[in-house]
Amino acid sequence: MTTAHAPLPDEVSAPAPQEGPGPGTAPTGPPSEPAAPGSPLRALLRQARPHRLVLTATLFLGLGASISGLIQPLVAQEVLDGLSEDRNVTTALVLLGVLVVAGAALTGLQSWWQRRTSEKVVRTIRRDLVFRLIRLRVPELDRRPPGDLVARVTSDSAQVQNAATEGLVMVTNGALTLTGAVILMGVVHLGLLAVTLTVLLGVGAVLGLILPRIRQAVARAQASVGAIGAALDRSLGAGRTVKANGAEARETARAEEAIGEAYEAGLAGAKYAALVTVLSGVAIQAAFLAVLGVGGALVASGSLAASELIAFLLYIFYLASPLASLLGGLGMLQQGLGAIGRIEQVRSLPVEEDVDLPAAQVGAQGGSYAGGGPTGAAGAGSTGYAAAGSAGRPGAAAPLAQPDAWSAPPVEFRDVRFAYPGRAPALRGISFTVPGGTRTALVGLSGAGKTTMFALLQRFYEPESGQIRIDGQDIAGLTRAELRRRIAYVEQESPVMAGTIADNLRYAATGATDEDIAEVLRLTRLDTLLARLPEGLDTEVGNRGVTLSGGERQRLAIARALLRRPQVLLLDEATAQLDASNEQALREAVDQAARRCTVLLIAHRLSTVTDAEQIVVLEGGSVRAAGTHENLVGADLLYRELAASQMLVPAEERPPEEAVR
Ligand SMILES: Nc1ncnc2c1ncn2[C@@H]1O[C@H](COP(=O)(O)OP(=O)(O)OP(=O)(O)O)[C@@H](O)[C@H]1O
Repeated sequence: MTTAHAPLPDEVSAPAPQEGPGPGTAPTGPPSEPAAPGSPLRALLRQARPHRLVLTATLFLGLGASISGLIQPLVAQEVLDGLSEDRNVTTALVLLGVLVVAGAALTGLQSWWQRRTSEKVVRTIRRDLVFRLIRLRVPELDRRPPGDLVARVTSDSAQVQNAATEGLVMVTNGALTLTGAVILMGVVHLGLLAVTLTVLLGVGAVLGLILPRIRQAVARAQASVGAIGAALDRSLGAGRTVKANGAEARETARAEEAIGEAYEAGLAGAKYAALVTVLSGVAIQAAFLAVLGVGGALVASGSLAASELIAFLLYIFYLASPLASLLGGLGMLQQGLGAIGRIEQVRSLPVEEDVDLPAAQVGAQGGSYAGGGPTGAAGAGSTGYAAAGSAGRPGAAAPLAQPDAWSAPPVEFRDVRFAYPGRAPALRGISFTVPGGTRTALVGLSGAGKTTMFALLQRFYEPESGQIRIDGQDIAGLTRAELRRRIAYVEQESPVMAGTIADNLRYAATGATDEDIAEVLRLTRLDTLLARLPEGLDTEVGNRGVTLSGGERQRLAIARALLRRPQVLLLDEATAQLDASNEQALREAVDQAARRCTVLLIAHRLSTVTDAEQIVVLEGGSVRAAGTHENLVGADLLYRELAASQMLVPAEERPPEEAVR
């Protein structure tokens, strides 16, 4: 399979239209790009909206703490005066104590609530993103580096966390206090207020140029963090290939480039943030000097009382703290805005709406995933083994030891056409039927379209035209959850996951009994392997099952598949040569599976499928021939050549050209 990772477009926030489960609703063209950019600020406010009451409360708690702090010096003065004048200061002392404790309590409460809310914000964002990423449509997954997607969950969300809480509170607090101060200054002297506002607006205009740059720098830094993740993901995911090719230096350089870019962007952001701090101080100083100059002249001319000028100048210094809060908050908001765009891009990608939801997430739908969250198309827990019967898997309750109790429907491809986005057609009108309860092998040269057919059967992609039917029913009419419950898929590469053998077996059948497990191990001839392992089922298989042989991995994956009681088993056979005993064991495992369900097998080693009921020979996305091994050896040149290259027939006995369809 070929994949090309594409960067996400710069900024998007509107959710893309969701596809429905029914026929004809899924897009068939290139993977849909996110919708047009929306307002990042609106997206940020959406994160804060559920917490608006708590955030307002923290605002008032902060104000309360400030007021208590402002009163303390007055009460302290009262205590000192009382002591020097030999008065009773008990009340003043008690009041001072209450103010100190109340101030500390209010500050503590405000900080705790604010932090708790920011943790909740980040939790909601991460849950929502994880939920979506896990359900992202396969064409989207094909195009995007996982490391970058991971960075959006881990790193971008953290950038938004403070902006949506503390940043908003600081901006509101600063703006409210500033407005109050400006009104009071207007009461003292309108002319001096005009001077002050002129200076502040001048500084504000410069700030207006700087603040968006903070946002751009953060967006750039976050994109670089994503690129670091993508580079590492690539290097670590292919760790053995990197080492075997001595490519450590090249892979390090690739990550270092992104690290350098993140550093540069971080520095740019820090530079602009420092400028904002400087400007906030400059604004106050400049306003002070301007008011001193103009006010001094007015005092000299006798049109302003000196006490008015002093009062006004005191107000200017009083502006410093709310101004710093406003600017600090705006800086934080810009940081959040720089990151929320990348989060919204992921939120706008199309997901599979019709797959099962974990129970916890179904419960959380009402709150956490508001604003384009899951629709709950499928029921909770239906991936669990215990719930399998009720989840509509007809063979779910069938005893493993009784093949006849299973359901093995026919599978039919009817003139199926499909092209990957921007590529020549991969399937050019595929038609054939797999009779129920039989083995059909797909063979052909590399790139013929075999894996693509499996992908379409599971609705990872939708055909451009034609139908795939299971038991006479077009699979486009089934939800993906329903469809995938009927099918088990054993991948060619890494069909086993890190964890123990038991974890792997129970992966999709959490309630499987010990008897069931013993039975599938016997059917796949893994019982002899288990008997040799000191830790038995608790043996760790390592990353992607690396401690098992290729044949053992495939058989373990078949055992896991059988535990799910599928109606259709898709087996993408590993290309690696197996030793005779492993090959025999794999054949037996497939035979056992075929007694219980319909088996489609991508075969690279024809020796494993010579006794299949049907072999379909594919070439360039079309069916070239179909029949049994014996038929095809006599009738199809390509098949015969394949068989000859694997020493299944003598090379010199070539079939007549005209026999080839
Ligand atoms: N995700 C993808 N995006 C774009 N093109 C793809 C993708 N996967 C496969 N292709 C292309 O589609 C064609 C069919 O590929 P497919 O993997 O189905 O072949 P195959 O018969 O399974 O090959 P192999 O035996 O080597 O696994 C090839 O030309 C391949 O390059």
